[in-house]
Amino acid sequence: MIEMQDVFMTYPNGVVALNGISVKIEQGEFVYIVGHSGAGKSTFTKLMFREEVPMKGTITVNNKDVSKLKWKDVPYFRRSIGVVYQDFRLLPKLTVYENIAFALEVIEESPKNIRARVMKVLDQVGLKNKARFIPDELSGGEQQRVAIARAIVNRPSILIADEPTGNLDPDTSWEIMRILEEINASGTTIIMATHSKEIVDTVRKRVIAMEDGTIVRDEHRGEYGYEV
Ligand SMILES: Nc1ncnc2c1ncn2[C@@H]1O[C@H](COP(=O)(O)OP(=O)(O)OP(=O)(O)O)[C@@H](O)[C@H]1O
Repeated sequence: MIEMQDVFMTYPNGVVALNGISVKIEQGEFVYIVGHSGAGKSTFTKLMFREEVPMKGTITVNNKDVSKLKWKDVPYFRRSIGVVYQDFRLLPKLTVYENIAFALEVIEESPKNIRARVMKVLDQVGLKNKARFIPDELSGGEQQRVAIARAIVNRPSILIADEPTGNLDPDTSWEIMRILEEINASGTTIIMATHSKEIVDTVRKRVIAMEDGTIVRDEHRGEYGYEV
């Protein structure tokens, strides 16, 4: 579960990105975060995996007070949260297999377990046959599928996707949505910031709308609600 109470976040340059956020997201939910550029969507998600720390307020993720985590405990905490970005962020010189295995090697898995787990997530995203490719040899949609595989290989309870379809054409975007829905069906919470009215209005889920650093709407099976 994720819970925020009265969260305020100001960047060092004085920009107030979040202006009093309170919200509760239960385990297994699928939540879209929508709103205009600069509304605070990315900042909202960054607080959940301790990429940023709030000035004020409390953030509890899986019963841990995230702001109070010691630095040495942050890497362990982050294993419970997978993150996917619009621009994929794969390591360009490593193969698909290595990009995913890297996330596991960090936690000292045995080579046999690494192989089994990497191949399992590659199968989940339909890319078993591309294990030896490097990112440049893949389409954008395939690169995003690798990024998703990497994000879920540690079996996180939460997957944060910050505009995961922002760089993809409509057909490829639907493929990514199908994969995210499958991951959600297995119990993983999905938090997806998006500008896609088409996706939000078609694949109906909870919608949290943000404006100027506050939540202005929170609806189950909601609509995108903005003109595009
Ligand atoms: N690292 C930073 N330093 C200073 N200001 C920042 C930083 N990151 C974001 N901001 C500012 O904080 C506000 C919220 O930004 P944020 O990235 O959370 O919005 P967003 O809703 O995700 O926007 P977009 O849809 O364009 O990704 C904006 O005014 C932005 O300029």
